[in-house]
Amino acid sequence: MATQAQVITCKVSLVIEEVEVAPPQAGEVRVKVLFTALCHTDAYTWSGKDPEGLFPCILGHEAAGIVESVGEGVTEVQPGDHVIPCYQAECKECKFCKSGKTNLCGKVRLATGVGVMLNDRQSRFSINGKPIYHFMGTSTFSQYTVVHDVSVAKIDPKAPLDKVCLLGCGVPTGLGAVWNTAKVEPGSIVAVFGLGTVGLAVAEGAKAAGASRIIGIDIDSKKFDRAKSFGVTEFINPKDHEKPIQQVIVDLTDGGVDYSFECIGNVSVMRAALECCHKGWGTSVIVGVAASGQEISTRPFQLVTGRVWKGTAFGGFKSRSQVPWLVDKYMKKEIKVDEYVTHNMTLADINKAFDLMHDGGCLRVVLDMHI
Ligand SMILES: NC(=O)C1=CN([C@@H]2O[C@H](COP(=O)(O)OP(=O)(O)OC[C@H]3O[C@@H](n4cnc5c(N)ncnc54)[C@H](O)[C@@H]3O)[C@@H](O)[C@H]2O)C=CC1
Ligand SMILES: N[C@@H](CCC(=O)N[C@@H](CSC=O)C(=O)NCC(=O)O)C(=O)O
Ligand SMILES: [Zn+2]
Ligand SMILES: [Zn+2]
Repeated sequence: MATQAQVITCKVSLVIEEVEVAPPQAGEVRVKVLFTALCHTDAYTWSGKDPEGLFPCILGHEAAGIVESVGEGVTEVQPGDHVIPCYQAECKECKFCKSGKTNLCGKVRLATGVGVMLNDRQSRFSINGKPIYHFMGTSTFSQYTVVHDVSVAKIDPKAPLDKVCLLGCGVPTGLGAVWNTAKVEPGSIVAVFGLGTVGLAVAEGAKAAGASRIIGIDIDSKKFDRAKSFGVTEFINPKDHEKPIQQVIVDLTDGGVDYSFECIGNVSVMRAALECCHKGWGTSVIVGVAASGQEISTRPFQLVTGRVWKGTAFGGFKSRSQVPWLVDKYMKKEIKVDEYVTHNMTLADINKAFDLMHDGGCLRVVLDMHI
């Protein structure tokens, strides 16, 4: 087909470049990133569908490392501390942090949303004097990064960083969606849409909360075997049914589930997840990130008749306070982490790692940043 004068769609790679990383300013921390995992939100922003996506930038937000140096006034971490960068900050002082109602923090969010540091609204990354933007306040696809001190959690130095890096995003999001956002009670019937890392962590959290049935829904039936070991008790592939998936679930559960979780980022599935909830009390939690311009819809009658629609960011966990607690739970073998790591690679292979994310067998790829 002739392509002259046409827009061409083609593949591009992330590039590995020498970057200058400026010293941390007041209230900032420079971290040597040792291990980072890839999350689908990195792929989402890279795809251009994130309205906050700003390029050129350094992606990455699920990582662990060691503090290299700190700026003036930083008291809670020092060089040598083992840390997890937290894309969801916790300053403990702002209106959000003090509300007792949310884990969202307002202190640095406006700056991180436009790829800069709060102090001087500049980036600490540059190439030949030209700025490279930060991403989610973390930018962990760099061997060194600079984060705000409110965006870094100090953790047990005995914790294996090649595993606990996952506690920077996907696993806490799923667990917390169940424990903090939905507050699932023992005996509940739960539906999980999407059986990737986030959905499996929802299943793990629901099992720990004492759910009686955990129904996993995915269009890839290969996901089902593995999901059993995370707590899923029943499986449905929407492709095997002619009826809308919400009707299939309502029929299977005597009127609907107590809690549902959308862990895909698909607005049609978000609707199905709400509508498969039980009349009068069923609660649906949106976890997946949908692309710019997408909107959710349902008949208002669904809410009038008692269903509740919620969303969650980082599973409602307060990052600096609770990430160290999650690390401790992992060290005591109370939560899984190793089981979500399906591949280990190096920074040089980051493009292959992104390709692997489309492979049904892949949950999390962990990159060793210094080989
Ligand atoms: N709210 C938050 O704080 C966070 C949100 N996320 C978002 O959560 C979502 C899930 O992340 P991962 O588990 O890493 O993704 P993933 O891509 O590994 O898992 C998604 C799963 O959904 C399945 N799926 C796709 N379309 C489907 C459909 N129409 N019906 C049923 N199943 C379908 C896929 O086969 C896959 O198993 C992403 O959108 C990610 O950006 C991730 C971390 C934090
Ligand atoms: N910039 C995106 C926002 C995407 C989003 O919702 N991010 C989640 C975390 S996804 C992690 O992998 C989140 O916590 N949001 C709250 C926040 O403060 O960003 C967009 O605009 O679509
Ligand atoms: Zn993420
Ligand atoms: Zn705050």
